[in-house]
Parts: sequence; C-alpha cells; structure tokens
Amino acid sequence: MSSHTRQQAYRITKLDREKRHGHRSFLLWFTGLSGSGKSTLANLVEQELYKRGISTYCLDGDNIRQGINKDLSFAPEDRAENIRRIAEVARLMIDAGILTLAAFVSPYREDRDKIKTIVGKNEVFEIYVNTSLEECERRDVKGLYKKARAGEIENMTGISAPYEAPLSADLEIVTDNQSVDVSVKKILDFILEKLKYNL
Ligand SMILES: Nc1ncnc2c1ncn2[C@@H]1O[C@H](COP(=O)(O)OS(=O)(=O)O)[C@@H](OP(=O)(O)O)[C@H]1O
Ligand SMILES: Nc1ncnc2c1ncn2[C@@H]1O[C@H](COP(=O)(O)OP(=O)(O)O)[C@@H](O)[C@H]1O
Repeated sequence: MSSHTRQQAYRITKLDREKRHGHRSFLLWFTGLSGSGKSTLANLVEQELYKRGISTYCLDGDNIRQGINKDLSFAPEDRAENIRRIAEVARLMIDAGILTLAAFVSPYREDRDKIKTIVGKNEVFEIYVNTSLEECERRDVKGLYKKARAGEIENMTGISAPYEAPLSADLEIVTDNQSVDVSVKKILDFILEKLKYNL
C-alpha cells in the first residue's frame, strides 16, 4: 500500500486530538432550576480550567437558545429536542478533544438519560446544582418567577412545569448555604480528579 493510500486509510481519532490538547475530553452537564447557579458555576469553573491550560467550551442558554435552538419553546417536547440537539453538539466537541461544559435546566430525567446514550455513558458527568425553589425565587435574576407566579408566562420550571431532580448525579452542589467559591472548588476538584487518568 502506498504511503498516500495509507494516509487516506487513517482517520484522526478522538485520542489523537486529546493527545494534541494534552488531556482527556468529556462532558460536564449542569442541571438545576432556573437561577440555581448553573451558568455562574460553569463559567467560573471554565475560567479555572482555562488557567490550567485545558481546552474548554461552555454551552448554555445564551449561546444555544439564541442560536441553533431559537425555534424551540419550553413545552416538554421542545425541551426534549433542545437537550437532544445540545447532546449531539457536545458529542462533536468532545470528539474534537474539547472538555465541554453544558448548563441547562434539563428538567426531565428521560432527556438527561438520552444525553448518556448520545454522548456515551462514560463520557458525561452529571452535576446537579441543587438550589431550592425558594432560594431561586428569592434571587429571581431574570424576574421570571415573579411573572410565572402572576400567570404572565407558562411552563415555568418549578412553578407550572416540573423539575425531576437527579436520583444519582455524579456530583451534587447544594448552593443555598454554600458560597460560589466553595462550589467552584468542589466542582474543579471533581474534574481534576477525572483528568488525572492517562490518555
Ligand atoms: N418557561 C421556562 N422555564 C424555564 N426556563 C425558562 C422558561 N422561559 C424562559 N426560561 C429561561 O430559559 C432558560 C432555560 O433554558 P434551558 O434551555 O436551560 O431549558 S431546558 O433545558 O430546555 O428545560 C432559563 O435560563 P437559566 O436561568 O440560565 O436556567 C430561563 O431563564
Ligand atoms: N451560592 C451561590 N451559588 C451560585 N449562584 C449564586 C449563589 N448565591 C447567589 N447566586 C447568584 O444566583 C444567580 C444564579 O444565576 P445563574 O448562574 O444564571 O443560574 P442558572 O444558570 O442556573 O439560571 C447568579 O446571579 C449568582 O450570582
């Protein structure tokens, strides 16, 4: 076989890309109520990983629901499609060797289970940002809880739509009485432990 033919036959693999980055790639899926702290924690964790030379990317409502998924509502079937598409995007990013973080309410267990099927059960770690509804309503960063209580918006998770809490998340972060810094350190320690495994 000529060298050109051999080159054609070979395909760059996920492992090749991970070696290029110098670390494993996998998906960290943050789930929790709106206002629970998913985006805050995911973005601060990404900053700490970046400082350590890890190639990362963070998917959240801002860059997904304003773009590729702007055609989707908050009806159950649209939330399922939202999560399915995000999982497919995350699968490609992981295959590209990028440690990927995703921060989405993702309230339905069935949808979160499908992430594992799409990405691979050993390629995703579920982080449950467990903040009480009371605390989320107290924060009400976007005023959505007030609007939901007033009947101005429908299908609001926690108010007029369910949130199915994880039964066995890989890591649970209770933020009600825990500082952002402590939460970030717990998540970072969890990730660095996973990154210790050799390529
Ligand atoms: N009805 C309703 N229910 C829940 N959340 C709502 C709703 N309408 C708008 N928002 C805002 O959209 C963000 C949630 O989008 P997600 O893509 O994470 O939701 S889901 O995973 O499809 O359930 C969520 O953003 P975060 O606060 O960052 O979670 C909300 O602020
Ligand atoms: N202990 C805490 N952990 C995380 N966020 C907190 C905490 N206390 C207050 N907050 C605030 O709660 C809000 C969480 O908003 P956000 O990160 O957008 O949540 P989500 O992405 O889950 O909707 C932020 O304004 C954050 O500063």
